[in-house]
Amino acid sequence: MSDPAAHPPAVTVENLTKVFKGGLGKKGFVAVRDLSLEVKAGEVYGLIGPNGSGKSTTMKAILGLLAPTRGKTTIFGQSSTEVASRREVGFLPENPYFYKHLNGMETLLFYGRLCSMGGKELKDRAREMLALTGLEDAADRRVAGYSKGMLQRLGLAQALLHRPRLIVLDEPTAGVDPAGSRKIRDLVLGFKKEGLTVLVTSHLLEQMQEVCDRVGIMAHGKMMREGRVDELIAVENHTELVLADASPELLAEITRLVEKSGRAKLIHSGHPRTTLERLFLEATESSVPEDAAPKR
Ligand SMILES: Nc1ncnc2c1ncn2[C@@H]1O[C@H](COP(=O)(O)OP(=O)(O)OP(=O)(O)O)[C@@H](O)[C@H]1O
Repeated sequence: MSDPAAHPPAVTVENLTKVFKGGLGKKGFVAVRDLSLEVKAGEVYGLIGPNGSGKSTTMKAILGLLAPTRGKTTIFGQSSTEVASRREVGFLPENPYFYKHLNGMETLLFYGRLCSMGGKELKDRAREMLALTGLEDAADRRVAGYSKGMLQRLGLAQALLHRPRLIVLDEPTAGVDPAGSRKIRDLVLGFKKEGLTVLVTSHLLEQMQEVCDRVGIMAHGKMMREGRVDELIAVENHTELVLADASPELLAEITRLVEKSGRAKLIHSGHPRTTLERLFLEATESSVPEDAAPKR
């Protein structure tokens, strides 16, 4: 039998409760209430929920940035209270802050030194991360001129610099346009292929559906639902049949067979819809600025 201690989960949260103290004479506020969850090594886990539901508080407890009132959290089997547990983690906060006067490369070198990296190894790794996040051409540009999407990608490059096994992303696509969000989504899918574990929060549910293996849905500090995305969203008693070039006669025949079965019901028939996101991307990706049109 394999030893579970040899392959601990990437993250465990056991009966976590966080009460923020109220002012003098005021009652405390329970931000997270008896929450438990587990993120297996190699999976992408999404924490979703309305504003104020306790997602960031949970993440901060996992990262050891906040002391639980009750319960405990671990990273790869080590308590989050141990400094060593943080060596395994890369973190992208919701609004990463960078020194505006540094360029992209200098920013990564700065953060690398904070993680005790240095020399050629750090330079090579920084270059590799800039290439991975599509910022190679912007490496010498001051961060002050970066777009929101570029800043988030620089944040991702910084989070990955020290080769962590777990990446924690708080709203990685907040304020980023659909094309930029898609780049970030593709990067997250790439991390998964590389065997990294990802814990992510986002309000963009469609994107979460595309990248997450499992999600936990929080409300008022509690876990309301949790499970594999494909299982949570499957409508158990429905079957989808998508046909190309079906003639009206064939459709009539199928409808007749369904009616004849006496049990099955046809719920919907018509053209499948694309998503607004896909439509937006198709419409904008092919457009070129007017001043870039070839001169006649
Ligand atoms: N330091 C604090 N002191 C007092 N209350 C706090 C503190 N930090 C968070 N809270 C409260 O705890 C609750 C949960 O906050 P949290 O930031 O974890 O929610 P969230 O789900 O991440 O929300 P959002 O989606 O807006 O980021 C909120 O009601 C918030 O006001």
